[in-house]
Amino acid sequence: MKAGVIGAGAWGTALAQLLAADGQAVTLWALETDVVDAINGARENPLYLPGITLAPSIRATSAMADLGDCDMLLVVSPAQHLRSVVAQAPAGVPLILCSKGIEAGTGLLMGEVARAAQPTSPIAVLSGPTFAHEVAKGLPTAITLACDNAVLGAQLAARIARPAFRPYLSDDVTGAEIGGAVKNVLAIACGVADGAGLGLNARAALISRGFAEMTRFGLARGARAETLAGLSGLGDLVLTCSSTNSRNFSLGQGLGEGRSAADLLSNRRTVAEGAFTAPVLRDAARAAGVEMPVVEAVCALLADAAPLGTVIDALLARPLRPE
Ligand SMILES: NC(=O)C1=CN([C@@H]2O[C@H](COP(=O)(O)OP(=O)(O)OC[C@H]3O[C@@H](n4cnc5c(N)ncnc54)[C@H](O)[C@@H]3O)[C@@H](O)[C@H]2O)C=CC1
Ligand SMILES: O=C(CO)COP(=O)(O)O
Repeated sequence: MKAGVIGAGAWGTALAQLLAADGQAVTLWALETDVVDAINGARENPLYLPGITLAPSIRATSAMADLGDCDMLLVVSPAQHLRSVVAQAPAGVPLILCSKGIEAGTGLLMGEVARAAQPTSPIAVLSGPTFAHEVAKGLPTAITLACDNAVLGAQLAARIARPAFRPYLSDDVTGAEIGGAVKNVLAIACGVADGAGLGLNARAALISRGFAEMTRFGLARGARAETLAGLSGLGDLVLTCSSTNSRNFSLGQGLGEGRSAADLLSNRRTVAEGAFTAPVLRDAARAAGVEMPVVEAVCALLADAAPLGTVIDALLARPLRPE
């Protein structure tokens, strides 16, 4: 049995380290050849996960064909590149999707994209409150593993569970995907509140009212409320909205300090998924008749469409309503 990981950003590298820590062989596909060379040579990924010495049983490669002997593949590319990497992956092997986002242009969730790109591969989703650096260091972490095939889900959970890494099984794939995608947009909003000095009351309000938006949207798409209230929804929302370790939160902080989105997003190497998901989510919510005012506000700031003060005033001036 050999695990493959597609994508050697921070999260793919941390997951490879988790799976290889007890000596199991892991093949890690990276886009960049300098990342492949650094992992195989110096046992480090200085570009995306600096400061972590990687296990000797991780072998990095830039050839997808090298994943041919793997019995499960963790897909950890940015959401907007998931379609292209899954299309190149070996067919028929269970895919564990770890990317958080909604595809621009199609509005599809990651499972829908993967099924279109690789129709014969069984699919599961892994999502939850999991900063890559903490997992790579072996710190305790719990996560949702969602799969609509209970037998396969249990097999995959057993394969990835470690003493300090606990997957909780769910059959609500849509719920797990929506929680992970929406929380990134809400983390930008909380970062804005922090950068603009709006205080901790404002942050708590954004988390709570943002969670109400996540729940409304999720229920409209067939997700279950308990999934949204679990690790992959509320759990990840709380983590990402509370820490500058989050790239989405940090992006929001910059916006809150008055910097333009164009400036903040140009020339970034690491991904802040919420910036891509926000406009797609807004359009999907409008089409479904679901109100998402916090998401709308984030979209306005990301498009540099309105001054910060105007966006904040508009949110506060919304008609009073029942909770
Ligand atoms: N970093 C974290 O703590 C966590 C990240 N995630 C999710 O994992 C996914 C990947 O994020 P990170 O590993 O943090 O990435 P990262 O921001 O560390 O690195 C960027 C990644 O994008 C890849 N990339 C750039 N252009 C590409 C292309 N054309 N085709 C394929 N790949 C390309 C790079 O090779 C690199 O692997 C995201 O959806 C993120 O939301 C989920 C949980 C935790
Ligand atoms: O998804 C994450 C933690 O669960 C990582 O969040 P950021 O992408 O905002 O850094």
